[in-house]
Amino acid sequence: MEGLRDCTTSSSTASTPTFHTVRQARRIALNRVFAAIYSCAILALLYHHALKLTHSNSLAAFFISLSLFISDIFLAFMWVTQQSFRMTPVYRSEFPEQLKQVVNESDFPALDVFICTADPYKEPPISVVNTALSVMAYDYPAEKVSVYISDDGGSQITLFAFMEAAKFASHWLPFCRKNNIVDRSPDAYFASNQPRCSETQKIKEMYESMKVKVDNVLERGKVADDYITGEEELTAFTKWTNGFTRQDHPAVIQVLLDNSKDKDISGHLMPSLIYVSREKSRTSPHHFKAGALNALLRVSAVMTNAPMILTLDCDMYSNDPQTPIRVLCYLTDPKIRSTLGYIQFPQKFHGLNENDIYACEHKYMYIVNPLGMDGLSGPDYEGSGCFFCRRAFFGGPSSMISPEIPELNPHHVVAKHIQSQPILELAHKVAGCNFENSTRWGYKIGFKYGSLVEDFFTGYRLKGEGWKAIFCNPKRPAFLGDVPISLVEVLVQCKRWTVGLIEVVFSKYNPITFGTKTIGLLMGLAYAHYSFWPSWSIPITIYAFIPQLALLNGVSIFPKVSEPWFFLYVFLFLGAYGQHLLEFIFEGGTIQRWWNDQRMWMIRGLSCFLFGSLEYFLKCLGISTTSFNVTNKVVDDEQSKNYEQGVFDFGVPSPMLVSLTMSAIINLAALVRGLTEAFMGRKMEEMFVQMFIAGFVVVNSAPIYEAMVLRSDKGRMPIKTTVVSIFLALALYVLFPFTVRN
Ligand SMILES: O=c1ccn([C@@H]2O[C@H](COP(=O)(O)OP(=O)(O)O[C@H]3O[C@H](CO)[C@@H](O)[C@H](O)[C@H]3O)[C@@H](O)[C@H]2O)c(=O)[nH]1
Ligand SMILES: [Mn+2]
Repeated sequence: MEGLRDCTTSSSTASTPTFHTVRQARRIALNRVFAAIYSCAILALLYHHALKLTHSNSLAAFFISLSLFISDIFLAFMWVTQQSFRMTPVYRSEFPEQLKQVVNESDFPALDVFICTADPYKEPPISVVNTALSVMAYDYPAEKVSVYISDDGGSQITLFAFMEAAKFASHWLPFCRKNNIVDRSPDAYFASNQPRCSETQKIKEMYESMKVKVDNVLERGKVADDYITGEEELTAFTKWTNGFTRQDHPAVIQVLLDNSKDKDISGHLMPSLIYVSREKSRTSPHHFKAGALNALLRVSAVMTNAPMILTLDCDMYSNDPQTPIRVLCYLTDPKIRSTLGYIQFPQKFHGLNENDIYACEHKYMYIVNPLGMDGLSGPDYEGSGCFFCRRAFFGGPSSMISPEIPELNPHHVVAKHIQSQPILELAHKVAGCNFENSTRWGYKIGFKYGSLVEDFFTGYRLKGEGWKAIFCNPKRPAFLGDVPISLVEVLVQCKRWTVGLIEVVFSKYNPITFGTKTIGLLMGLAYAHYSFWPSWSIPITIYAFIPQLALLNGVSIFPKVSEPWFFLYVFLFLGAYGQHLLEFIFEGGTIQRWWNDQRMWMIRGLSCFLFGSLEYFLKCLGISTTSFNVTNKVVDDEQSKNYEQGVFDFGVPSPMLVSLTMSAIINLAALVRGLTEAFMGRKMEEMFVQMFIAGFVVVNSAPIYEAMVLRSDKGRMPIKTTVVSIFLALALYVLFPFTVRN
């Protein structure tokens, strides 16, 4: 069955009907015309800057003009790279129902699912269990599905939770099948369905009792003896000896369900469920999530070696049991499958508040931009909700790289049983922390090392090797995940992304130098747009302080309202914001969400982009180290109340809040000063642009003023942050006149 090993079904031949269609977006022509006009406007602006620079009559004026020029160069660069997404966006549809009529179930390729978790106290095991159950309950032949849990937390609590999950699955899977349930994550199902019959009531009670047990164990921090029922379970926990810590421990691999023999209560086979905690040692690097995924790639190769792999974050449960069949609509297509590396579903989230105050939906990053890349050679890899062909991890489509042992080869057929001694032994060996030493894992094979955004980097490198990808965005979201619900948490997550992206910029794979050459100009620019994301901080920070400090000192730095150059600024501003608004609404957004999205863009520019860049440079100097701080998925009651009501949570002191608050203060002061002068009768024609910018920032900063002055709850601005920011803002104000005068 060579076809099956290549991630395709054996019945698909050249004459197979296709089960998907694609159409180009109607706005393409308009996008292109607008891009041409806007480019001319940008050139005019740069010319205007050049004039100003050459005509500046003092050093201070020169430096102000220079800073605005630099800002606009960065804005222009980001604008140009963004056009790559606007040149050929496409929309796809799939027809899984038709596929099921044509392709035999027995011809479906096998599927290995990888779920990563890293810390039971930040990622509640019960929610990881929900994710696993939701995919185990896929409408897909159970004997072809294996679910691997990677536990980087090395926690017996997580293992215990999955032992319980395995038992509960034997009730849950037939329950879903029999009642044709669509929400196959128990939490999601019980949140939206009240039990109306005794069967549902019973299964709900069973779920609740499992949840209580798991939460109990979590609270106690260890598995009490009375919770361990069988001999096999007891043996599994003996691995947690006294010397066992999360940074230092042997590999633990436990087969909890085996799809060749374990049956549910109705007699159907169940998918395999395998717990894997790779070996860790303080002396060898473990490469965070990429390392975890590579360990799973190897362990799964040894045990099941399915040609199709789904990667999921622990909080991303399946929201549609038909998803793998939808994926087959592409994988069975002989026209595309030879170079198809992966199929990405957008990251979508449950529990966003109505107006998505922290813009965690990331509509551009997760939907608008991937649609644009899909018209080129495919979306980036988003880290979760992505189906890979296993073969893609072993070199380009026409240049296969063989792994060091034949059992890891994507074409290798596993002949032995997953619980047999030789298989388990080999699985432990390939999960060892020294296995990768002097191999090509992480560089040529598997998920790629070298960036904290291993997802972005891996997808990008696969493209460079010649793989293509598809963006699959069905109406009913295929997966739903959690979002962070406090501002600092959001900023910390984004700071990690910033560091990861800058790592890509300064690597030899820089998308401008390496990317445009290997994957084409537009794809290279698209990847550049992502990886240069942190550079937004340069123009945003300059625009947040320089015009306002100049206004406070009565210095005009933009064209007067009556000058023609003023209209250029109006056009550039309205053009960029207007197009952003239209695209946002067009992809199903609301005006309020758009407003919050642009506000978060400014906030990120002043905080995480800035501090992430700083962290990266400190790391280069060897002053600090960076690591993957897992996003907290545990919800505090007051926090979630604030979040639901759309109230910002500043809560924890962080330097990132200081720069933000400083900008809010300076802008307010500048606006007040400007307005006062206007009321006193001074003509403000030459100050209008500065006053407008200050006013715009002030309106955007409303939640900050409120949190500083009016609130007394836990989510208010920490007093320390307020005091330090006021002090620093004053210092900036006092120092600035010197630079202006000199
Ligand atoms: O050492 C680690 C660190 C993290 N993880 C797992 O990685 C996933 C993502 O971590 P999370 O803290 O949720 O990060 P996010 O910023 O929310 O994740 C986004 O960004 C990451 C890259 O920074 C990608 O890996 C994710 O897929 C993408 O959803 C989680 O399942 C973690 O358990 C590990 O397995 N090992
Ligand atoms: Mn996450």
